[in-house]
Amino acid sequence: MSSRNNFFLNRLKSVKYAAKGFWILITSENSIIAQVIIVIFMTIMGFIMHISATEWMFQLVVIGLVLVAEALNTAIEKIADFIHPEYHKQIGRVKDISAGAAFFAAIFAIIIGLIIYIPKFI
Ligand SMILES: Nc1ncnc2c1ncn2[C@@H]1O[C@H](COP(=O)(O)OP(=O)(O)OP(=O)(O)O)[C@@H](O)[C@H]1O
Repeated sequence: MSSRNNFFLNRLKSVKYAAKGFWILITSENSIIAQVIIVIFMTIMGFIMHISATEWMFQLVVIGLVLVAEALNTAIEKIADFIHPEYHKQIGRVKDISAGAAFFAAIFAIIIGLIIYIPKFI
């Protein structure tokens, strides 16, 4: 098989593994499931409040940001639990920092949400 065929086969395999990870996240990780419920609610709100195309773009970008941050936080928690299942101050710090990254994304998502929706209610 040519190296070009190998390249495309490997890319296809990577997509398959990524889709598997996506499925694991949305079916078994409670933090992601909670975020997905919020995403569905915000999407319904977007339609009800007739937000503009630009507002949709900002809303979608922050939704993506929050989900990606939460997914990476989950992965870091899993690594931490795997390499050191027992209590350790440093593991706690790593997990706190990782959760802090997701919190960062959530803060900006809330700010964007307020900017979009507050004018629609006043
Ligand atoms: N092995 C550990 N050693 C020290 N502190 C820990 C350890 N595991 C968890 N912690 C502390 O508990 C907090 C919560 O950790 P946990 O792994 O339960 O994450 P979580 O945010 O509750 O995630 P999830 O609900 O997705 O499991 C961490 O941020 C950390 O402060």
